[in-house]
Amino acid sequence: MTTNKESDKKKSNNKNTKKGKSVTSKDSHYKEANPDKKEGTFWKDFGTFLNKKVVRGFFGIVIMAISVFMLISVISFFFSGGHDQAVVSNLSDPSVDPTVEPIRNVGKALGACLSQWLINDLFGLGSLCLIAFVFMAGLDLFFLSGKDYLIKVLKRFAFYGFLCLWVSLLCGLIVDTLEPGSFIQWGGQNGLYLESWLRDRIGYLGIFLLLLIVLFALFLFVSEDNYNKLHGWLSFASPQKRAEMKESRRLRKAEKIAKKRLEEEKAELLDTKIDEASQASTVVDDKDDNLIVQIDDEEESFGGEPFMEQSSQAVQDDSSDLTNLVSDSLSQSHLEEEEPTYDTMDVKNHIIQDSEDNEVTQLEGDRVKDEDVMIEVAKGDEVCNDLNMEPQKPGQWVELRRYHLPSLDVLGPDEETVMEYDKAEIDQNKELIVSTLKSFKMPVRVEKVTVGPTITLYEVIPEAGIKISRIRSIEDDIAMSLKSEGIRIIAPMPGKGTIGIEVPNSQPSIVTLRSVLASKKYRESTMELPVAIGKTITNEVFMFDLAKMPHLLIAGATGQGKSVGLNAMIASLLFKKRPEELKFVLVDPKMLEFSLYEGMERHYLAMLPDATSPIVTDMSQVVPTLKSLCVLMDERYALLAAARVRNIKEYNTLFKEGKLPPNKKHHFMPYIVLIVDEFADLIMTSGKEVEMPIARIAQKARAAGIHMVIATQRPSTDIITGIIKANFPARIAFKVFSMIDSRTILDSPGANQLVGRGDMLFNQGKDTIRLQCAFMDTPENEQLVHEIAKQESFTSAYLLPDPPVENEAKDAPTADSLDDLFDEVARMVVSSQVGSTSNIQRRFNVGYNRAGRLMDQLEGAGIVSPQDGSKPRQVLIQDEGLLESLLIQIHG
Ligand SMILES: Nc1ncnc2c1ncn2[C@@H]1O[C@H](COP(=O)(O)OP(=O)(O)OP(=O)(O)O)[C@@H](O)[C@H]1O
Repeated sequence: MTTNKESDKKKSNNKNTKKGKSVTSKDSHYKEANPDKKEGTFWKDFGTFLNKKVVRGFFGIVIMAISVFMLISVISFFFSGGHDQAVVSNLSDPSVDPTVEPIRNVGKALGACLSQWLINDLFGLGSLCLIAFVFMAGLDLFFLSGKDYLIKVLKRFAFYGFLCLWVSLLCGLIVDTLEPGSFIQWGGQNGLYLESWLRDRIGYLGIFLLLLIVLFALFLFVSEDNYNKLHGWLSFASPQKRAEMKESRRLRKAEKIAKKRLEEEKAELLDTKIDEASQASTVVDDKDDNLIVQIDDEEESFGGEPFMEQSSQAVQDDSSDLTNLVSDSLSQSHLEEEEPTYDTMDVKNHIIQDSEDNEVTQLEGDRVKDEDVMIEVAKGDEVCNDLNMEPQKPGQWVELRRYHLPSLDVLGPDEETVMEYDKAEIDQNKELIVSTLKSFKMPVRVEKVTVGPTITLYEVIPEAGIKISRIRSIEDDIAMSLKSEGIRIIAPMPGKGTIGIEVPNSQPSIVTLRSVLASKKYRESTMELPVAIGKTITNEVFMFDLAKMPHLLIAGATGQGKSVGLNAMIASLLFKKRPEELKFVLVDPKMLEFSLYEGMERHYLAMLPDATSPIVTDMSQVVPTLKSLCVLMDERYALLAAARVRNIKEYNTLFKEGKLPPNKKHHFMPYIVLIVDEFADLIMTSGKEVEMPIARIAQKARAAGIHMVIATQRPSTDIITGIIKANFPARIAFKVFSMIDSRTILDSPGANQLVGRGDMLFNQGKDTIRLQCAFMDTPENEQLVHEIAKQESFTSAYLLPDPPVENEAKDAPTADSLDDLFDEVARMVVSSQVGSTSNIQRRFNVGYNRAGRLMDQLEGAGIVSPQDGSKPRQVLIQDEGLLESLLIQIHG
């Protein structure tokens, strides 16, 4: 764009010049009638002439040459000045013949006079600063033009002028006082004068202090960096300042490393390209009989620029040419990388847009260096003011007619959670993101900033040609420069032409469950099993229908918010679903997490008929419970088939409409939600035994309205096995501590970069969404259960069908059916008192199936107890004599 503008400018300049010419040549009358115009045109032309590169270059070199002459003369003056002085001071005297007494200065008469004037008459050694100024002015003229040059020269003049006076005064004060008779006046006439003038007024101490102050001012003047350093030194007590300085040092270091890396990449690429180019060459020769090498068109790019664009053209077969071409292309791409080409704007204001009322507030005087950035503070979803849940029309299916859904009031007062954000923090993060990416040669522009409850999303647009994968690869570096843990890069943002960088807020707001459940989105939802789990990073309520999932797997390290998440899920179902519509089967190996739900046993809990507690805490009850759910599932399938419907929703609709006669065993089917708080414990105690019914329910139970939510702290592959993963398409990951764990749960990294306390990722096969889980504290939870418990209830918990009796005694084996090894195995088991299949396998060198069969026969003969979960079987016969008589009995 800059280039375009420049060319436009040039065009317009050219036009103007052409126009000027045509006026002067064609219209002489006009020329004479407007002498002022003529003069103006002359100066304009003269200015244009002087501004020409060549002219500037020429004068620049002339000025530099003059300064070099002055310097050499002055140096020569220090050695020959004493001798030349007499000649120089009498040059105007015609009786003095300079050929008789030749001038020794290298610059001869001119050099001697000039140095005499510069050193002795003007500023002594300080005049060296003037010479330096002249040289620099020449150098600047070589490189700069117009206004830039003028500003630079003025700045230099101020600096060298002060430095000259300073040196002159110092020399006048020290050297001239110490060495009064020398032919050199080290401070020059002016230095001496200045020194005596100041001495009369402020004394030596004053002069000394003045010298210090001027030196200090000059030091600050040299560069802004010095000022920053000084600022840093002076504000050393401020930790923020120290951190900033440290950060800028770190960035400079990172930049150096990046440069080095880039050099290496460049060298590597250069080698590869040369190889590729020489391989890809084909000989194409036509008219001139010259050997021409045609290089294949390549789409590959380096640093985002189409690499070897020109190389698709035919070039002479000369390897050095090839090398040159490649390096040109590389340096070109690097040059372009270094200089961002997007427009920079002069003075811009931050715009803060309130997304709810669309008011745009401009913060005056708050200038952003290089772009307008929209900061959006999302206010979230519309809220329903009526806290009471909609009264249900009690149909025939409603049994608890006086039961009403709990009001949101049980969740405690809603603190008005106006999201606050720290603009300084946002500005700082923005700058750091831009500078870090720039230090890796990836210039970007921050397009938009969206402030969410716990995360702020910075959307950036990279410079054309930057590979997105490169930005993704420096996630850790960005995290380091922002000194923040949970940085996540979404590249590209789905549906947008930007790259998202999620940065946790230093002061996150808590997303209360009440604020989520009070939203219109939740209140008006018609989902079968609505779960409002939390809010997105743009502060929108995030909901899903558990009935459609149909099962959910949750993982996260300890203390990262799993239990809070499960409670939020249960609560959002309880506020929407009546006891007739929903039952929970709660499995709680930790024994504490779900105990508070015991109060709603007769409303919402389901249990085995002979269970002692409505919450399954005894692991030996888990397998029977799961098997019972399988039986229930089969029963429901039979009812669905009888009603000729495909799923529970259609079935219940028919039932509500009275189209399914209750006397044919039809009844209203509540949804069953099985929640397991620590799945790892289950797998450890029951192994494959739990995996199988879980897999069976997962595969089939959706139509029957049975859904599972299983949570674990240990998302390792031996807990979340292939079977489990395949049957749980919806996953939630709270923070985990390793990328492997994140991959196990989500099939991608990311969960290891979360910040904890309810920060989570939700994945349902497609995109992964970052959410902040809703929070409900224990008193609120207790209040909710109390509100339910005090209402009309069923007479008992919902009773699940009896599980099939699996461990019924095996038939006593007959002598014919016994394995040949039976007697020996029985003796070994009784003598060792270990009833284990693997032990039999090892001792008798038999396969697993045969050992299993032998164990069944031992069980059938009453020698070992039936299997009890993963526990080893008990050996029921302790006495070997008793065993012998049993064996005799069996063999008849
Ligand atoms: N959504 C949230 N918002 C704010 N704080 C939260 C949130 N979730 C969890 N926390 C904080 O983290 C603490 C631990 O949460 P929680 O008990 O749910 O962890 P957990 O993952 O279940 O741990 P464990 O597996 O050891 O039981 C909570 O007591 C609370 O202080």
